[in-house]
Parts: sequence; C-alpha cells; structure tokens
Amino acid sequence: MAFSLKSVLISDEIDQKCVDILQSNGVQVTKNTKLSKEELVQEIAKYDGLVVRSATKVTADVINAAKNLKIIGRAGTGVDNIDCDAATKKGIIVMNTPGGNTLSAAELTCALICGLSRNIHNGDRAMKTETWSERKKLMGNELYGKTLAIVGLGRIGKEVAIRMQSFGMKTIGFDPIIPGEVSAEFGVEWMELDRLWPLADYITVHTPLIPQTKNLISDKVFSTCKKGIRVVNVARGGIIDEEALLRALESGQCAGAGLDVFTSEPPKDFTLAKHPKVLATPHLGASTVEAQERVAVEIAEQFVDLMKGTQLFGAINAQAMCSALAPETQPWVDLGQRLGAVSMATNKGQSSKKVAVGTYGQSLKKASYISAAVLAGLLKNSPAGGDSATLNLVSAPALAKQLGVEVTTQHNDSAPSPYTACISVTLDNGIQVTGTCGGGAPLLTAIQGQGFQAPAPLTDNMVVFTAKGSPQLLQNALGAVTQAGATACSVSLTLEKDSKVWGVISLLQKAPANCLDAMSKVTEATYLV
Ligand SMILES: NC(=O)C1=CN([C@@H]2O[C@H](COP(=O)(O)OP(=O)(O)OC[C@H]3O[C@@H](n4cnc5c(N)ncnc54)[C@H](O)[C@@H]3O)[C@@H](O)[C@H]2O)C=CC1
Ligand SMILES: O=C(O)C(=O)COP(=O)(O)O
Repeated sequence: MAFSLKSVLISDEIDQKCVDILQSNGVQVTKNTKLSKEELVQEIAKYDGLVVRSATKVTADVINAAKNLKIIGRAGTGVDNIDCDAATKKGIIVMNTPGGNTLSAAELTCALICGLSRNIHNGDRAMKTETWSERKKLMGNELYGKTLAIVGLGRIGKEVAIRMQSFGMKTIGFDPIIPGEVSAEFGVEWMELDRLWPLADYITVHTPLIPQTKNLISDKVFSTCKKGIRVVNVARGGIIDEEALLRALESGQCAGAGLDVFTSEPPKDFTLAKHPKVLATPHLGASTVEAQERVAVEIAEQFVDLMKGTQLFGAINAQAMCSALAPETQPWVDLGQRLGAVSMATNKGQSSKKVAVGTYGQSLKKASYISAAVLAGLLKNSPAGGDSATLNLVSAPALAKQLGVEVTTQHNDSAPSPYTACISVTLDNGIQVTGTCGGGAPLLTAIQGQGFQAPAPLTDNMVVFTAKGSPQLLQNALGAVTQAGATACSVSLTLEKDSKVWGVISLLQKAPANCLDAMSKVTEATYLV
C-alpha cells in the first residue's frame, strides 16, 4: 500500500535537508513560515502533506479545511500543537520524530540546572550593566550531593538523570509507566510524587502536557517542597502552574526557575520570564544544529517510506495503518474491509451497534489491525458512515466510537478446516460472514455458517443472494444478472441448509440499477456489494 504525496507544505523553520529529501523523491515542496492562521486555513486545501514544528497550530479549523491532506509530520516530539482527534476523524496520519531532539532537550535542561545553581543569568546581567558589585549577591550552591527529582522518566528524563549524576547529584523520579526496576538501571530511585516533593532540591519535568500533568506543580506542591526549591521546565508550559510559580518565587519558597517553555508562546505576559530568579529561554530545547538536522531528515524519510509503502514509522494515531503496510498483512487488511462491506450489505445497509470480529489461525494471533479494517469496510457502506473519502484505517475506529458501535475481538489459534487462517464478522442481528485469503486474494468461505462449495472471490462488484435451493437456481440467477445488462465473471453457491442456499455472483462492472429487480424474481433476497 503506497501513499501518493504530491505536494507538501512546510509551515515552520525546518532544516533544508527535509526539503531536499522530499524534492528528490518527486514531492513538490512549498516552504512558507509566515502564514497566519487564516492563510493556513486557505492554503491547506492544496496539499497532501504538512510538516510543522511547534509554532504552527494545526487546529480543527485547519484540518477540516484540508481537502487532500493525508499526513501531518511533526519534526520534533510534542504534538500538542496538533489537534490529533480532528486529524484521526479525518483519516489523517499524525507522525513525529520522537528521538531526534532528545539529547538537545536534555542538554538544555542540564544547562538550566547548572545556570540556576550559580546564578549565571544574574551574573551575566550584572556584567552587561557593568555592575561588578553584584558579585556579592550572587552566591550559589554546589550541585554535588543535592537531590534532583525528575518527573517523567522517558527519553529526555533518562538522559538528564545520567548527565546530572556526573555532577554528584542524587536522582529520584516518578513515571506512571516506567517501573522502579527500569529507572534503577539508569540510576533513578523511583518513588510516588508525595514522597518525592519534600526530598528534592531541584525538580525537572519531562512529561507531555496532558490533563494529568496540567498544573502538576501547583501551590500545594510548592508548599510540600523544601524552602528554596528550584524548578526547571523544558517540557511544556503549564506543567508548572505559572501563577503558583510566581507566588512561590515572590515568597522565597522557590529560589529559582529555569523555563524554556510557556503556556502561551510567545508569552502574552513576560513577568515570569523577566523575574530575577528566572533563567528563561525562548523554547530552545530542540534548537541545535544537530537536533534540527536529525528531525528534518527523519520526518522527510518517514514521509518517503510511506510514499514507497515500505513502513509507517513514528505515527501516533495509526496503529492499524502501520500493520497494513507490511506485504504479508495487506491481503488480510483487504479481506477485513471486504468482509465488513459484505456484512453491512447483507444487513441491508442497517447500522449495527455491535460487531464481533473473530480471527482464527496462528498467523492472525497479533492481528489487532483487522478490526479497524472490518470497521472501515462496514462503515463505508453504512448510511451513518459519513464521508467515505476520509474513511480509512485511521478514522474507522474513531468513527465507530463516535457512532456508538461496539467492537469485540476474539482469537482462536486453530482455523476451521481446510483453512489455516480465517476472519469472521458477526453483527448483532446474527449476520455472519467468514473469509480467508487464497493466493493473496480475499475469498468468502461462508455466510451464516453455510460454507461455499468453492470459496467466492471477494471482488469490487458483487451480487449476494439467498434463495431456496433448486437445480435451476444457478442458471436462473446468472440469467437474471445477464438480463439486467451485467457480465458475470464468477459464481459460487453454498451448501444447502434448511433448503436454503446463499450465492455470490462477481460482476465485471458495477451492478446496473435494475439488477435487484431482475434478481428478485429468482431469489428470496439480493444484496449489492
Ligand atoms: N523544549 C523543547 O524544545 C522540547 C520539549 N520536549 C518535550 O519534552 C517532553 C518529554 O519528551 P520525551 O522525553 O521525548 O517524551 P517521552 O514520551 O519519552 O517521555 C515522557 C514520559 O512522561 C511520562 N508521563 C506521562 N504522564 C506522566 C505523569 N502524569 N507523571 C509523570 N510522568 C508522566 C510518560 O510515561 C513518559 O515516560 C514532551 O512534552 C516534549 O514535547 C521535547 C523535545 C524538545
Ligand atoms: O519537539 C518538541 O517537543 C519541542 O518542543 C521542540 O519544539 P520546536 O520544534 O523547537 O518548535
């Protein structure tokens, strides 16, 4: 599965290498870092891809104005400037380059810790105003023997710990998903936040800005810290409550803050940045030649990989799509979509609130992407399915959730004989279709538990019917589609059960409008897929 990316807009300052790599792969690149929000809303309609850093706000307005946008690339880590939910609903992949600027952000954090400990910002200010006498006031503290608390022990938190240990700092930390055994490997003693606050001389935060981390360091937290605590934020503005920080600086509870990020960038109010106890930088964490080159190359290469269909790396909202790119999984994704479409058609296009997806056979053990594929096929053919142009493996699970469609999945290591792997889709009113892949092509093996004598190819244009079994049925059904003006290319019937059979006729072209009429004379029910 390859993606067509003809045109890409780069709307933030990004290393030229990104442009060069994309252009050398045939992509038309426009770099415009001066677009207002309104201009971006206008412009975005022209592009298949967008590359940003943190300055461009990719809001729902921008995303909804896009017509062909397939991918938003963040040349960096944080994606809080991108409305990922809006992108997911529109089937747009959001990807980032998470490791590319880790070392630069960690190094700036260490620089701020060192700067705070020795009042380097105030010393520099004194020199620039020729006030040598300030020297007396600028007594610092050694870092040696002090305790650094690291909140968020992911990529950057870990690198900060390793570096600050070389200054003789004791490192303690908290992270909900990194266990103590793992943090111990890089010298961080894991502990709950309540225990950590009173022990710290310095606190540095390295988490994303999410509801759980917004205002994580509050008045209450400052009050439980040692008097003279110093705090550093190179993650996102708002993890340290800015108003609480100002109060703590004024009262002396907080002796200093190193801030690279702010709730509003640029800050609407520079009070904090100008505060004498604050060492502030204008979001420079990733602003090194090395980091910028890395993230620019990585994002461009990730785009190119997707265009070539080789891999989907760095996507944060497209788990199913990642699997769908592997050559061995593609036929199963296709099968899932087609089974979804057949189940919806045989449900007379009625919405179903419960969908059970079964996978059978060892090879489908880890095929969690199948349910997204089934939903994409099912919702595309549902009246509530919305815009079929944007319905894909990225948007289908989100749309199903929005529509209240509950999906359950079940796996069984053994597949029904004679197949080695199968997928079944069961809707809440009992409709059930089962299929497999044969020679890389999707095949329907059973409807309502009735197996086909020879599996039916799942093609783009199909007539599915059920009728009373009779020796003339095949001839009558083929006669009806021919009479309607269609050309059949294959036909398959199930075994008879309770005197009923199911049949599938594949057509060379879309079924003509009168096909249903013609078929109604020889079948009990006919569905077009
Ligand atoms: N100032 C700058 O220029 C830069 C800022 N950043 C920011 O730094 C932050 C961290 O980046 P990485 O380390 O690469 O991310 P990461 O994903 O490797 O690590 C983040 C860690 O935060 C943890 N976390 C989540 N919720 C938490 C909570 N409630 N309490 C404690 N920990 C929690 C996660 O479990 C994860 O381990 C991001 O917000 C990123 O945007 C990253 C690069 C440059
Ligand atoms: O990667 C991140 O999360 C950053 O904050 C870096 O932001 P920037 O690309 O320098 O605008």
